[in-house]
Amino acid sequence: MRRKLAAGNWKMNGLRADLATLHTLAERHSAAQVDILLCPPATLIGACTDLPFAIGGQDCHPNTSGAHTGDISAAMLADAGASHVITGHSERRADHGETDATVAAKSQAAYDAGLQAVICIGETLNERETGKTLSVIDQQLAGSIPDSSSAANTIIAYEPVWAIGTGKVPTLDQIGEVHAHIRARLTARFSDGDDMRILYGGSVKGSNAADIFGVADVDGALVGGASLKADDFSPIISALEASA
Ligand SMILES: O=C[C@H](O)COP(=O)(O)O
Repeated sequence: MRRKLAAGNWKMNGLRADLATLHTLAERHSAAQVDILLCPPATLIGACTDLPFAIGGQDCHPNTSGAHTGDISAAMLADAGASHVITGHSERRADHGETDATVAAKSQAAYDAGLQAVICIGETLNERETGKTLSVIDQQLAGSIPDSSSAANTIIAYEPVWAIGTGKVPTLDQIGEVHAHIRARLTARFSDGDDMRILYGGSVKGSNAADIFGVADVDGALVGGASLKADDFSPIISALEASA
């Protein structure tokens, strides 16, 4: 049985004053019947460890240490109190030229540091419109997910690039098609692939969360903008609980 997961990715947002949001969420959802993961900017990880949620980083370097100014290793995230790290987010792939091989190396670094990796995949609008969605997903799954992955250390996040921060959401049939495809690939490759959680991400809101969570093989959401305010994230968590 896969436990549902509501994950919030704050991206490059959040100052110490914004931690009040997380304390409000903690008051409302400390006894949640689903897992909750929050990925604040690295500067706030240490200030989040007293919260009743899992805490994650948003990226890590593939190496354990060294001359990489401005980068953060997986071991540093773990040392700061994180249990998870997002790898391969499309914003990292686009802004920093991260390839599937880079994402796989970062995910392996996460495992080696004892972190769970939330590995992101998803097609661009052009790829969707030219009928390449499933082949792009296949390529990203094959290239971004290390052979050492398991349900214990890996969560997949399907995030259509064109749905991120745009208010555009695939149809429920489109989400279901891709999640079923990912599930089939995971079960074919990993002995516990049926236990790996697959999150949907891209313009999830309180108003569409219940419908999305009703789709087969959607085990939760990776939420960006709507995770920044308690009043926006809270209904998503509640919808996930209702679907569990
Ligand atoms: O990591 C989160 C995703 O990029 C989704 O972001 P969004 O909910 O703002 O569309």
